[in-house]
Amino acid sequence: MVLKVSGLRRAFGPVTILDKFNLEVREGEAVALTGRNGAGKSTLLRCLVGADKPDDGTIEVNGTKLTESAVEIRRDMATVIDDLDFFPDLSVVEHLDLLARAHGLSDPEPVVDEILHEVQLIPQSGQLPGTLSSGQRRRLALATAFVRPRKLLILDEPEQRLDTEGIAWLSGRLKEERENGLAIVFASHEPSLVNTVATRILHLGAARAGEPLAPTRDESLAEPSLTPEDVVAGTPTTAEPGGQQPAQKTTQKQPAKKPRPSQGRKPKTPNQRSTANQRRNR
Ligand SMILES: Nc1ncnc2c1ncn2[C@@H]1O[C@H](COP(=O)(O)OP(=O)(O)OP(=O)(O)O)[C@@H](O)[C@H]1O
Repeated sequence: MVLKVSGLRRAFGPVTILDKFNLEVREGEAVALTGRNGAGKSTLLRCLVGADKPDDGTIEVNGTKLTESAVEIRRDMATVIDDLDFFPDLSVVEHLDLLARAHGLSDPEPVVDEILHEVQLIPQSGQLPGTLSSGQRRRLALATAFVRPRKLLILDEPEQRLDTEGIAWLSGRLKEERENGLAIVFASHEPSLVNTVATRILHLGAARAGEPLAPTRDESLAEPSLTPEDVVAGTPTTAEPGGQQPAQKTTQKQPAKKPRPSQGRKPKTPNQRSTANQRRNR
């Protein structure tokens, strides 16, 4: 079990957002959190990554209880909760290099160059985050999750500000990560992303002031094959929980089964050369 949440409770004043909330996520499972604005998706994710403190309950990652000092958890958990947390003085490529090195990659450059190519930020690799467009900042935030080892990936509306092509890329990338054994929990309002990536959908419904907490609906999918209409309407599907078998355990990105845009670049493209030059000029 990669993630185990037991009896989680979080209330703000008189409004209970989560109560007696349980969740188990195994390797190779992708759980999509859906529900209306204010349903509690971000609150749950913030608790999972340690950015918010639940009023009650426990969160375990690979058997280790989440505490502020749980280094093992930070090592295993990649997160994209928002895209505002960048060092203003570090360039795009420097951010990714730093993160990869901090997580133990001795030679991060090939990994960093590949993900830069994948998120189409090679032309911007020498820019500071403040000079990126909002969609490019989101792409950088997503790239930070893919340059480091990971067993659990937590994402809050990762589709935000991505263009259509970006959402298609993200859907494919997350599906591939899930098939390679990564456990994923993500909140999304994008049916195509949920449809492609999720093996389970948790439809949250927090209480409004003075109303009882709405039940959480858990829909497990044998194959993530809902139509967008199903996802929006929350149509129940058939499979048992855990029906999706993990292909293999992975802590780092495995070689892709299908060619990615960044593969087969030979020799170095002008864009790659510009990345290398930007590295040299730093
Ligand atoms: N620090 C806080 N203090 C008071 N209320 C809060 C706080 N954080 C969140 N809330 C409330 O908790 C509820 C759940 O918010 P949350 O951000 O988790 O919703 P969400 O499902 O992620 O919504 P959205 O789809 O709009 O992103 C909202 O009513 C919000 O106003």
